[in-house]
Amino acid sequence: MSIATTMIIRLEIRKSVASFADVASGIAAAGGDIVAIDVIRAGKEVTTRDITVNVQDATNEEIHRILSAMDGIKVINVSDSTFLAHLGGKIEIMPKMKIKNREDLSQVYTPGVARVSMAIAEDPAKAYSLTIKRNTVAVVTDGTAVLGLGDIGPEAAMPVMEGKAMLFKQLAGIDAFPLCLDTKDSEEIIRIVKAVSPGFGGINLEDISSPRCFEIERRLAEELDIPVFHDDQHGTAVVALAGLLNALKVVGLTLAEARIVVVGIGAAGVSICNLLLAAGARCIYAVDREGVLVREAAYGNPEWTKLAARTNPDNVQGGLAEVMQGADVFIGVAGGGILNVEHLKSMSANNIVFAMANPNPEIEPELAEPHVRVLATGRSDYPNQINNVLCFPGIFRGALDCRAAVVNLEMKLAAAKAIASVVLEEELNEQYIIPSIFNDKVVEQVRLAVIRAAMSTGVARRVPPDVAGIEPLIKEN
Ligand SMILES: NC(=O)c1ccc[n+]([C@@H]2O[C@H](COP(=O)([O-])OP(=O)(O)OC[C@H]3O[C@@H](n4cnc5c(N)ncnc54)[C@H](O)[C@@H]3O)[C@@H](O)[C@H]2O)c1
Ligand SMILES: O=C(O)C[C@H](O)C(=O)O
Ligand SMILES: [Mg+2]
Repeated sequence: MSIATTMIIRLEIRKSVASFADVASGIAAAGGDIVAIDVIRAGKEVTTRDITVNVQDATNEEIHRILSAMDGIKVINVSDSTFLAHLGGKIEIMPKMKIKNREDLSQVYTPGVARVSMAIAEDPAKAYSLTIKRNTVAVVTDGTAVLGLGDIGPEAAMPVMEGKAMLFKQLAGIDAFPLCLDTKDSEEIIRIVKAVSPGFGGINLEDISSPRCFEIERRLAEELDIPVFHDDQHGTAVVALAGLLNALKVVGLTLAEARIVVVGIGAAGVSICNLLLAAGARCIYAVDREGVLVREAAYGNPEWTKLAARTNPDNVQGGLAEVMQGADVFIGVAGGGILNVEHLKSMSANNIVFAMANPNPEIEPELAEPHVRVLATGRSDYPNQINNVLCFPGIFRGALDCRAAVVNLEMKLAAAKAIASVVLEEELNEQYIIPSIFNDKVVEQVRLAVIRAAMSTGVARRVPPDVAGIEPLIKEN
């Protein structure tokens, strides 16, 4: 499965030997689509141009090869716009005021700052009003399960975590900071996160492999008094449930009736199964590498043992092929390419397929489309993007605003219903089961639903002024 990108190719064209038409046909032959041409230098003999080319596959080397082999053409440089967008990183820290004179200096720095520090020393809760704590989230990873790329290490995880921080800020106004840890030791991760927690209002765990992620999150949630939320578990589960509630309406089934296959019982898969069960699903088949979870087996992973007792009601034995027979819903959070057309053909006629692995879905959307009624992926370049970015900004906005101590089940269910309800009944169709991340109702409605659920379950420590006395905006699904 390819990832499209835009290349900028700087060329010298010797006019007596080659023409731009030669260049254009060479690029087209190699699968490139020219979208812009800029003349950098127009000499009598030689012109230098920047040619912006869209390619469907970022690993395309054919264009470079064809152009380099042409007489009269010299390739000066090829840059990839995705890499250019990452030069020097994607985020920065900006002060809220400029220090213009001594008076400013003595307020924000010594000696004035000392008074503020002493006020917090006397009452640590003042950190919420006098520091960045109330609006700052740590995005913590050890780089062990980055997207579906696996254990690629903390440095390589940085671009993903910077991307999450950008989304936190742009979508929810939250200042998020990546903490990529050079340790895989669960106890050490717990210790480090606890030690840095005073400066943060919440902890977003990201891309930490399973089963370690379950214990790390459980311990941190127990031992800290700020919300700790493993995005790959719960953000993914919330958005998958939101998409499924709407997709089921399109095909005319209820959650309780649907036969649901979840593949990849890691961080995302475990949480998806648990949330779907909490929302009323009755027939889930949880499949990992060794096949479907079954009641009689003993599993080293306690999450699997708990799930095995609550899933696979007719105790089907086998693997993906067996459980896909007659299934209504497939949810993939395993890895690219594990699903084939035969699997899809064996599903029920009104089937729903969420191929959510990133960056490569469980099946190429073009292959799946003819055999699927409702199709969604985790990517932004296809319709129905089921991605946890629809959840984490709004759920943290809500949790921070009501100073929730935790993110509990009720808050997650409320967030899922809020996301689903952004798509109005009259808009709902196979191609539109989930709102776009650019729909500005998403964060606001998730925030409100989460605050109300936190208040009604007693975990909110503050009532935001705009919420007091307002009726819930979202309808019950
Ligand atoms: N769309 C989204 O919002 C979203 C969110 C989270 C994760 N994901 C994607 O889901 C995938 C899993 O993420 P995770 O954080 O849960 O990782 P993880 O490492 O915790 O879990 C992956 C699980 O999939 C299983 N698996 C791998 N190949 C398999 C196969 N061929 N058959 C059955 N099971 C298989 C592994 O054994 C493991 O249990 C990744 O590709 C990730 O990008 C997508
Ligand atoms: O990062 C994403 O796009 C979603 C998710 O967190 C993932 O790990 O794939
Ligand atoms: Mg992730």
